[in-house]
Amino acid sequence: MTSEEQTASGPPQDLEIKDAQLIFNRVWKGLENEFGRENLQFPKELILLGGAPGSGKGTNTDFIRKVRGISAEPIVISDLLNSPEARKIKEEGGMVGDEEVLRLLLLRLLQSNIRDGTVLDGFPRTKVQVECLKMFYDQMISLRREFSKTPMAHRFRQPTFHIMVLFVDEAESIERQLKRGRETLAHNAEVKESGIGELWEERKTDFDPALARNRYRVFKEMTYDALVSLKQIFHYHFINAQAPIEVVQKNIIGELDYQSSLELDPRTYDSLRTIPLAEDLIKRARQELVKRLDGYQVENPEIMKRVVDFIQNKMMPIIARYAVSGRVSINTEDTLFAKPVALAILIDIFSERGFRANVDIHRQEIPERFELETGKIETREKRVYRISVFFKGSTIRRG
Ligand SMILES: Nc1ncnc2c1ncn2[C@@H]1O[C@H](COP(=O)(O)OP(=O)(O)O)[C@@H](O)[C@H]1O
Repeated sequence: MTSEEQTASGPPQDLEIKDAQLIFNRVWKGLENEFGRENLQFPKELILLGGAPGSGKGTNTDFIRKVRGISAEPIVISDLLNSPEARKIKEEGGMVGDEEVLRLLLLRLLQSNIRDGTVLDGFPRTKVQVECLKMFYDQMISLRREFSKTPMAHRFRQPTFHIMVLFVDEAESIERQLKRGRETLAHNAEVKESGIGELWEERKTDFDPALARNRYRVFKEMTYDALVSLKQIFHYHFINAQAPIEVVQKNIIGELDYQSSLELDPRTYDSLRTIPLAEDLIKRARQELVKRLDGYQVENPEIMKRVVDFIQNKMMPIIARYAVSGRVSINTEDTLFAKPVALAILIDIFSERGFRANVDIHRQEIPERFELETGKIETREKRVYRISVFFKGSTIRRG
């Protein structure tokens, strides 16, 4: 059974994801053991070219490399599977499944002449491969983070993955496969006659309309949705490839140009990346907040209860009354807040409930006694806590 048939027979999706995890982890561990983690240097940019058979992946590969300034040779997955290793697997009666494809691909990607980037033709083709691709990207990010403060940082640049899907419909796909078959026959006849040039591979599916249709359907059923699912994660380009070559190439340039207008130059990115992302900070702040509140409950349950009561009874009625404005200030002299932890609890509780609170402490000297002999005035300090609470006010308008 090939990996394609495995997926077509339809194991439930979460099983496929689990499968992918096992497969990926085995392959990745294998690479770590063989080469050492610090040597797992992969290409910075990968353009993963997908599309129905005959959609023009082979035809446009060189054009895409030129547009993107990629000098490295493209990687055609089906060629990898004809490597001596893959042949051996087939000869031994084994199958070239997702695991073998992934292993061969990652080994190839480790070659030092493609560090800047390359085009990949024909990966991912199954849901399992799609999941493996995501894990591969995550691993590249982890390596980058892990080595960022070491002398090896330059080895692990920010990876950029582009998914480019060339789209043609069934009729066009079949017609082009058969056209390729005719071109291949003509080319090979010429090579044989002249003895000059290399023979092209003659694929059975390129000569038989029924087989060509079947190839298209396998693509549509197994690969297409898997590719589309990557839309949210990587740079994604959907190219209408059902047009003359010049038009298709114009579509490709348009897509890549648009994308680069959204991408930072790598040098700019590198100079900014030490500044944390707001979303990461928010997540961390929320975790800290939860930890603190749980801590108060355990260590200061009495004070916690008194603060909750204070908010509930003294503050909430006022806040509710002024809710439209989104801002309320309340003064209190309650001695509960003489303890700094009570103020911290108050602020954290409001944050947890979606408000933002801050407290100003005003100290006033209140005269208590006047010494006649010295003329000195004795005072006592009065503390007024001014609690301001902010929240999203009403956006409902009348009229
Ligand atoms: N835009 C196009 N218009 C017409 N024919 C095309 C176009 N793109 C590719 N072809 C032809 O279709 C056939 C298959 O293209 P190929 O690049 O080998 O497809 P793929 O690699 O996606 O299977 C080839 O004969 C190629 O010349």
